[in-house]
Amino acid sequence: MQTVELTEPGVFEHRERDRPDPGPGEVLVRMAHVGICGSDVHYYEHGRIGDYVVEDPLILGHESAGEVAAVGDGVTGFEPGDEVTLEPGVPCGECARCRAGEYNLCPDVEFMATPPDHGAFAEYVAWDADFAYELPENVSTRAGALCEPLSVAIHATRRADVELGDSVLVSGAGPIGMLVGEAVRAAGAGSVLVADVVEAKLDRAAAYGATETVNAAEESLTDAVDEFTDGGGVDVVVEASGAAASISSTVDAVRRGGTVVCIGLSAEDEIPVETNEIVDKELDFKGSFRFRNTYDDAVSLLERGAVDVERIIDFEMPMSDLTAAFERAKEPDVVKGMVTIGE
Ligand SMILES: NC(=O)c1ccc[n+]([C@@H]2O[C@H](COP(=O)([O-])OP(=O)(O)OC[C@H]3O[C@@H](n4cnc5c(N)ncnc54)[C@H](O)[C@@H]3O)[C@@H](O)[C@H]2O)c1
Ligand SMILES: C[C@@H](O)[C@H](N)C(=O)O
Repeated sequence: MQTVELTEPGVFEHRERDRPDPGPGEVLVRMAHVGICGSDVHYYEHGRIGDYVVEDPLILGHESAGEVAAVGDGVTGFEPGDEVTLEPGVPCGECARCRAGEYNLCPDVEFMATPPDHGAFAEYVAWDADFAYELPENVSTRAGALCEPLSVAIHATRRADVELGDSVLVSGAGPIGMLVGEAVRAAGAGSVLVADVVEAKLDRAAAYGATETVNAAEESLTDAVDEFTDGGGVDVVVEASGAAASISSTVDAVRRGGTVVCIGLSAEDEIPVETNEIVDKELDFKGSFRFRNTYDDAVSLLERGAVDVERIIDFEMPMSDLTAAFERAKEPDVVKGMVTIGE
């Protein structure tokens, strides 16, 4: 089968590997669509993310969907021809965090496209059937692949305990921020203010249903939040940019007794946050890491049309042009690139 492997920063090699056989409990999936995530682009450009270093050729891609080609021993509920999306992290199932149900925090998780674990830019992937989810007829593999970033957004929305009518500031209008906007609205948020520093992203967010937008490079975020909430602060801030200035400003933007959820990962080692304000305003200040128990709900939201993921896609290109697709995905106004695998 054809794969595309990152061999050094900026270099993809097209290779031929043996098609895997599905092991016991696994499904073999013929890949159809794989989205390009910011972390894929980061590995492509730098060959590493923090301590995760690409030392051997690595297949990237973890936002995937395709068609079941074969099932391994003991697999029930799937048959060849079923369309599925794959949850990219398979936890150990035995550690304290897995036993507590917080399997997204498993330290021994096998996560696609995170060295040394391969991802999905390949014709076939054999994957644990417990982490495969059937797509209903009205959900395409193109949308199904985006259950992954939608899952990041659903998990953050749950961490934020969004309530009916809440005002929410989403800072960062990349794919994660865009889908957080969708997820908090599906959870009942009453109004969503979206901040970014790129005007084209804000235009996209406005077209996507943001109540208001603010360019944090040109206007004071505090003033915009004051205007948005008549001075009270938003009920919830979801930080989805990873920018130091944005992270620092979260505690000012939120109301007393409100909630801040940080998704964004920063390149900085240290970012100033007014901890006295967290105490004085009695804030819930939380992190949100990947996702757990989100895929069934992500598929259901898509099936019911309660969220729209396809609108974040800017372009679709074939795996045979993966280098060109990654170069395009690097452009600042691009939100999401989608790759087609096979014919
Ligand atoms: N916690 C998790 O599980 C998880 C999962 C996926 C991504 N992430 C992280 O979440 C963040 C968002 O992911 P993404 O793929 O959407 O990234 P992205 O880089 O595509 O989007 C970030 C957006 O933030 C904007 N931005 C930059 N500075 C800003 C500022 N000062 N104020 C407001 N917006 C600003 C950028 O213009 C961009 O549109 C990244 O840091 C990523 O590493 C975390
Ligand atoms: C969750 C996933 O989208 C993210 N890029 C990660 O590797 O953690």
